[in-house]
Amino acid sequence: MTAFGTRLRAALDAHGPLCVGIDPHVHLLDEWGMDASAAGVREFGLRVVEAAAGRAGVVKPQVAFFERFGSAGFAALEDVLSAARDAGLVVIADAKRGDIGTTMDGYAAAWLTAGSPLEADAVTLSPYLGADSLRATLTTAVRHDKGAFVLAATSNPEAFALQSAQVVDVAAGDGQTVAERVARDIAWVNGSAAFAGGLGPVGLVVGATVDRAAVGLSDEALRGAPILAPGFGAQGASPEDLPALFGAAASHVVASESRSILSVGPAAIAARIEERAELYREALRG
Ligand SMILES: O=C(O)c1cc(=O)[nH]c(=O)n1[C@@H]1O[C@H](COP(=O)(O)O)[C@@H](O)[C@H]1O
Repeated sequence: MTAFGTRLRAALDAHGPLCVGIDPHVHLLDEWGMDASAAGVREFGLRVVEAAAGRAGVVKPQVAFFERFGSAGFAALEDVLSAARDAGLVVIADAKRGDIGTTMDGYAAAWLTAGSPLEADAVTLSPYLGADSLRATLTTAVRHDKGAFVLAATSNPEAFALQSAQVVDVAAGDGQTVAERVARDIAWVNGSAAFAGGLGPVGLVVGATVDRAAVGLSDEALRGAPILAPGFGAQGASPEDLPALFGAAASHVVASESRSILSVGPAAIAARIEERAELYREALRG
């Protein structure tokens, strides 16, 4: 398999930044005429995959909406993940896992290992047990040509106080924000010579609603890392904002939208994906 960063770059080059979020909220299942059940989320997910294939490069199933139906929900998610991968989409499982290092091995085996029932191309990870607790998972990702997106500055407003807080690093003798520290702590992975000049396998989550300067995430802090940017669409940011929001990093942003696409319903979703995908491509062309 080719490295995750190479696969992601190819998907972004072919289709532009749009990532279609697969978030089967109960109200959406209802609007789509589907049951609030494992069968419903399976059908919903497969319809979104079908609409996204060939129109967007990346999809992001939100694990929570499948998990709520227990083992049957996970079986539905397995089908959606494998259909998306078979359709050639880059699949980011939005599971936001984070634990002590030894427990993380289980999550790496689940999400980032070929042949696992829940195999994805990448998974979202939380660094709040210390970015070093993710070290072995990130190493596994690289070894398996998989990727990860680590939460740095999330799109929800209530995250700001924590993620913009100053960390006092006695050894380094300077202050930096929590978000900046997360970016610095994962930079070793993408800094490897194997990824020089391309996109590394480990990205950061930086919301499109975030004031990057206030959380200390300069263009330099984002260099080489793919950026997963939720916050477009329903949370307020627009495709045309992309270049201004992300500056030099804009070309490696994966711009995620869920409700703003899914809310149009099954008959109109393919056209909606095409329309949103084109807006992002236009924004990058300038
Ligand atoms: O990791 C994520 O995808 C994520 C990070 C973040 O900072 N904010 C955020 O909204 N998300 C996810 O992105 C999706 C946003 O959905 P919409 O607001 O409907 O586009 C949800 O699945 C969230 O869990």
